[in-house]
Amino acid sequence: MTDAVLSVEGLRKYFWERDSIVDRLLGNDPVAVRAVDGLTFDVRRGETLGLVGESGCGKSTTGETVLGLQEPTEGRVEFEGRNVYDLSGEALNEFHREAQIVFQDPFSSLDPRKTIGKSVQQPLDVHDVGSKADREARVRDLLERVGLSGAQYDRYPHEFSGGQRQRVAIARALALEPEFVVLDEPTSALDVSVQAQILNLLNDLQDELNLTYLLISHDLSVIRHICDRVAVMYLGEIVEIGETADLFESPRHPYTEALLESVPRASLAEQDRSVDILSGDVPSPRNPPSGCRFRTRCPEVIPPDGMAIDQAAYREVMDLRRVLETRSLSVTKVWDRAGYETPPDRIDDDAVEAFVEAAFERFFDHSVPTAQRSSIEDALAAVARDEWESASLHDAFESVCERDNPELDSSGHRVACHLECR
Ligand SMILES: Nc1ncnc2c1ncn2[C@@H]1O[C@H](COP(=O)(O)OP(=O)(O)OP(=O)(O)O)[C@@H](O)[C@H]1O
Repeated sequence: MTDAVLSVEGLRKYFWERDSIVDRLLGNDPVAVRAVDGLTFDVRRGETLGLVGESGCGKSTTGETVLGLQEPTEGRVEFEGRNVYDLSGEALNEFHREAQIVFQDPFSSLDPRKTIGKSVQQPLDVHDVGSKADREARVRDLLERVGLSGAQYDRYPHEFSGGQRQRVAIARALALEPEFVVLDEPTSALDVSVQAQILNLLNDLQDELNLTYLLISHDLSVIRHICDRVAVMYLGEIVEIGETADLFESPRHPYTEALLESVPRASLAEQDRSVDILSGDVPSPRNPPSGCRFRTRCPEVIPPDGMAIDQAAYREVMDLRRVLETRSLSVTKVWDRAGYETPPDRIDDDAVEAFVEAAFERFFDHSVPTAQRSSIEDALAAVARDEWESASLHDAFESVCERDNPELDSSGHRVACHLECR
């Protein structure tokens, strides 16, 4: 069994939003923003676990909720075997000493009116550690450890560069000798030339002080540089987790593959690849897709059993389905393309045929097998006759990816994808 410093189980964090004054007046129910939606993972003693994903997928909320800086909606977080959300009094104080965070922006995380020595010392003052002289000596030592000088104790933040300020923020996070540190995009606000220095410093401090890190980053090169394991997040869920080398060399989830493909390549040959990466917008966490949340952008959605349709054509069917289900097909434009006034006075068989053909051409560049083509034509004909309730393609084309939300499978390098369970 692995030795976990932090064990997260079924963690959810929803923010409740009531959109407008009108919503309030009408008494509309608040809408849940499902920022973190059922995470289960461990952070093992002495490791750096990376949390990676596109902006808005819930990384920072995860980091803040495991530290108790945000109240969880549901779930457990055990630190050294005790549920963090049950702690109070001295036990809670101890957790606050043992678990710290370094934020992205060293410009706003330091008080401009305080000397850097006082900023680093503040947690020691709050927790009443040692005598005043002890505290000051400890701060000078910390400044040296993070590559600054004890003599800089009385200097102010504005006298330092971004990289130096991040060193100060790291010294402050380490002041209480924590065991576990959340690093939330610790190098994103820094010049590229300084990023590697800060990452190396974090690596060295981890070895010297036996620290365990949860590193949050959207930058795969940072993750690859420093993490032992990586968890990939998409819309509030972990879709893949594994050893860094395994995950980078053999990604198993189509989202991870797409993320890795989206990293700019150094070699010209590789820059020429024409890969359609991460097309489409990230859906809203207020209304995430049913089933697998990545399915609306996934290049490998699974067609119904026994349907021999290629992926590009199936993706086009899914796009048409969405338009029909939301009744957002621009009927006027289709009639126009079909050469009719909008809408025509008399919708006879010829008009319907022309509408179906025009709509089909608009939605499909790829060849659709005959059987499926005929269900699509029936649905489009229903739209031409304004019989939207008969225009659903749901039953004919429903994918397992929209029906069931895949769970992470059970062993080492884990993935949540229906393709992997087949
Ligand atoms: N206080 C809040 N109230 C409402 N929604 C919030 C709040 N904080 C975060 N969110 C929403 O929760 C989702 C996750 O946000 P979060 O900041 O955790 O993502 P992230 O992956 O860290 O993104 P980024 O890299 O851009 O910081 C987003 O849709 C965000 O808009």
